[in-house]
Amino acid sequence: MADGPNHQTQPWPGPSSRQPLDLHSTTRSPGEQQCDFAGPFSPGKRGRKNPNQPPILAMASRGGGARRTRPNVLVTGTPGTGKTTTCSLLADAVDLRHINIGDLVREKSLHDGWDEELECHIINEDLVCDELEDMMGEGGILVDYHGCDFFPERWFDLVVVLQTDNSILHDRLTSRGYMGAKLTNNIECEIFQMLLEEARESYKEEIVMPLRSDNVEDISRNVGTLTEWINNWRPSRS
Ligand SMILES: Nc1ncnc2c1ncn2[C@@H]1O[C@H](COP(=O)(O)OP(=O)(O)O)[C@@H](O)[C@H]1O
Repeated sequence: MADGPNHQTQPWPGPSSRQPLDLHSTTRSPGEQQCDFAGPFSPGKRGRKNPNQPPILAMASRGGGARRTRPNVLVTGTPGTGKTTTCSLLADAVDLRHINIGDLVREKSLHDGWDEELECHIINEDLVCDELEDMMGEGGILVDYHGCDFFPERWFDLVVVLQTDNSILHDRLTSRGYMGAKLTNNIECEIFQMLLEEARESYKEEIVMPLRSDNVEDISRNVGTLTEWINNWRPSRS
């Protein structure tokens, strides 16, 4: 699912040739729509914490985890923080299936067309969720996306938020061809830790794991940490 260069495990894959994800969501208000930018989005809409939901239903909605024999892990973060690189290495290490949502949307046309103004695809979140539902129920999936609030909460056992120093991220995005508002928006997204906030609003805080991703050593350490976590994971008995 990931691009060629990021499939390598050794040595360090080097600069990525992949293109920007170029997706935004129809559920976000016009002021919030950004290309490759996870903005200050509204609280989630599907399967998320719902204060009006009776406790017993909330427990049942987490029951999907009990059916899984392998965990599902979401790796999120601002574009350029290293999600695809980390997921590619991790998927090889632990034999999870890596799903890059940007690639999936383009391959299966899970979008509502092209936004001329923002120069990006308009992701159809419902189509994405429908496409993934069955495989998420089976477990063993590593999801890679620069947003996290539209997935059902019950899907994930761990939500990793990669974070990168602003100046390092600036260089990575510039070398990817980002400029102008697209560059600024993504850097601001990182400065204000929007993905971490979105993750904490959308999932139980104890399953949200922020990890630094500034350099090669960070990637190696993160892959090691996540490999250990995944290998030690056991299905819930509840
Ligand atoms: N921790 C890191 N250290 C050094 N380079 C990195 C790191 N993480 C990512 N990169 C590089 O930054 C670029 C973007 O990485 P990528 O994995 O595509 O990010 P994302 O999937 O979050 O958009 C790639 O050229 C990759 O090699």
